[in-house]
Amino acid sequence: MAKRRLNKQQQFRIKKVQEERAARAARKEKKVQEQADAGELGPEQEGLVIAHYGQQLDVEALEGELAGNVVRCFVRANIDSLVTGDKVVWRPGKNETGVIVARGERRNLLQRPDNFGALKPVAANIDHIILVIAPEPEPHDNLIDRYLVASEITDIPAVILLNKTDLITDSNRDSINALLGRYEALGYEVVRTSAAESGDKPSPEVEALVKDQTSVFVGQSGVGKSSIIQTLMPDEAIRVGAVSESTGKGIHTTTTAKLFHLPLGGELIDSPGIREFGLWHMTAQEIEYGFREIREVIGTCKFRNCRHMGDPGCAIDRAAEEGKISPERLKSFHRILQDMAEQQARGLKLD
Ligand SMILES: Nc1nc2c(ncn2[C@@H]2O[C@H](COP(=O)(O)OP(=O)(O)OP(=O)(O)O)[C@@H](O)[C@H]2O)c(=O)[nH]1
Ligand SMILES: [Zn+2]
Repeated sequence: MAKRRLNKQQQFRIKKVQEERAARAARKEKKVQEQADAGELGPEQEGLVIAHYGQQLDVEALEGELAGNVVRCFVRANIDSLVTGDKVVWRPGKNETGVIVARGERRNLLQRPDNFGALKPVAANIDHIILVIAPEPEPHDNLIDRYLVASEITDIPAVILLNKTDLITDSNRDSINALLGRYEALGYEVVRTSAAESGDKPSPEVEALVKDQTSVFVGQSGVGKSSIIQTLMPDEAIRVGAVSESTGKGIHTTTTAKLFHLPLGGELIDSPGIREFGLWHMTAQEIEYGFREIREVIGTCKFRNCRHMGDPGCAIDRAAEEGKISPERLKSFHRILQDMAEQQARGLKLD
């Protein structure tokens, strides 16, 4: 996307808004810090990070008289980065503020690349990644496999959700069944649904999938993620994630991951960025590990420095010949390895 040039006056106004916002945050932080110093903070208690804005976080109180309330919290300096979904210990201050004093153990951590390609943590403690695909736009093995590799590396189980079953016809049925069958054979759970046919309430199969779980939806643009999420949270304007939290005018886009409680039970963590989770640079070792059936034969190639790209004595090729790796997955594996090698070569040239 081309950057829109701002004129001097617009730049000035934006800078001013940012300065005011920073000053306001600093004043609040100072106040709550003073309360902390004076021993005026409330008791330590458990909370859940439901959104993250730079130095400040929204924490939902999980116990005590504040349970269910959301409090804007500051972080004690000695805690490393917190993300949406983190369990924390916090202490309430006055005026609906609080201080986070400790972070709970994380079960897992979802990361995504920032604009410079460095991995940034975005959300924690996720039960499963729901990888949405559809007959339209046509699914690419390659993209599905990249998401699955990311799920394997981060140790967050992935479920494949085929949406738009209403678009299945005689001409695409066989290929879709074959594709889903390949993933089922690998042990991935596959669920089928149609957001279009479920109206404004969730379909029973999606309900069963997300109920009492912490879910993240990912997948290619246009497969129907928003449509499905809409059925789960009809009252929530989730598409409006890109509105500034302080001005409400959408000048400064916030893309923070947010945690939503689903009316039917369970949580959803969503942000525009999360949906692109997994599309980062991966090492050859991560890719090998991320293909379940390939992981099994790693280390058994004839040559220790085998590149698995048709090298003589490659155990992966042998496993494919024996039918233990499907031709589609092998092709996808090679393709991802190659893409990463090219990406790396380009990166090296830039340095
Ligand atoms: N036929 C059919 N169309 C659907 C279904 N679910 C969603 N759509 C349509 O598919 C298009 C894309 O849906 P979205 O929900 O915006 O898809 P998305 O995955 O959120 O896309 P991005 O916001 O670009 O990431 C819209 O025109 C929807 O109306 C379905 O089950 N059947
Ligand atoms: Zn090999």
